[in-house]
Amino acid sequence: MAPKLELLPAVDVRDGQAVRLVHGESGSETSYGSPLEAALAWQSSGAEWLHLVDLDAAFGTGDNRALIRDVTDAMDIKVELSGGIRDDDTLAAALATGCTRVNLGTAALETPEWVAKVIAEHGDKIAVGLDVRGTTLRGRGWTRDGGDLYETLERLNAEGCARYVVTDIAKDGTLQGPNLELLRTVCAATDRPVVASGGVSSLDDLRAIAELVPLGVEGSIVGKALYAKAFTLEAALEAVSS
Ligand SMILES: O=C(O)c1ccccc1NCC(=O)[C@H](O)[C@H](O)COP(=O)(O)O
Repeated sequence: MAPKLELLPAVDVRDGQAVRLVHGESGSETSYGSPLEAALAWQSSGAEWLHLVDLDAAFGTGDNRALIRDVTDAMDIKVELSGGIRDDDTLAAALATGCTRVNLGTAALETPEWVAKVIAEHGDKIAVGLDVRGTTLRGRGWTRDGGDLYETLERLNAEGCARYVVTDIAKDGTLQGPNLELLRTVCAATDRPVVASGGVSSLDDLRAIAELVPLGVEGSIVGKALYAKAFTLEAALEAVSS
């Protein structure tokens, strides 16, 4: 039997609220209330992972560190933590939450030596978020261009990066379906596991991503579709369970 696709329901935090953005754009927020309540709801629905993003830290508009800590403290499940992790202090604070792993984005584009160092130090606890428009990477909360996807991927592969979280920004928060072609081409360019992110709208989208497990896709982040009640997390877990 093909290994199942992991699902990572998302809780993106802006100004203390769980929000969804469109194309990751600051100012496009729809608010969904308490991040802790959202995270607890995903956990009690059977999630094995939580994808937790501090959007203020990503955008450079402050941080939600205390709240992120409250959420991670309340979780019995694995947590992937993202947003504004760019130096020793922010990495130490992120790892001190007890999260299972962190996603580095901007740092992989702007301070590659530091990223190579922390990959060597922390191994599997470090994933790199490859957030793209076309094949151009975006950093600083997806607001600035940061180089070519495949050149960066080649460098990170050589540095031993354990895992990639791949987001097509044009799809993110739009409920327009994932970019399966992007996932296929990234999988062809690396032997590391890939987590898909952005655009999931239906159980069929999740089944289509699950078809890519043999190519190297390990998991899928699901945000807007769950908040918009396109399907339940229970149904999603069932849909990808074999
Ligand atoms: O992850 C980040 O650092 C980030 C930075 C700036 C804007 C958005 C950011 N993350 C968004 C996500 O990770 C979404 O939760 C995820 O892609 C889910 O997308 P969707 O299912 O389309 O809502």
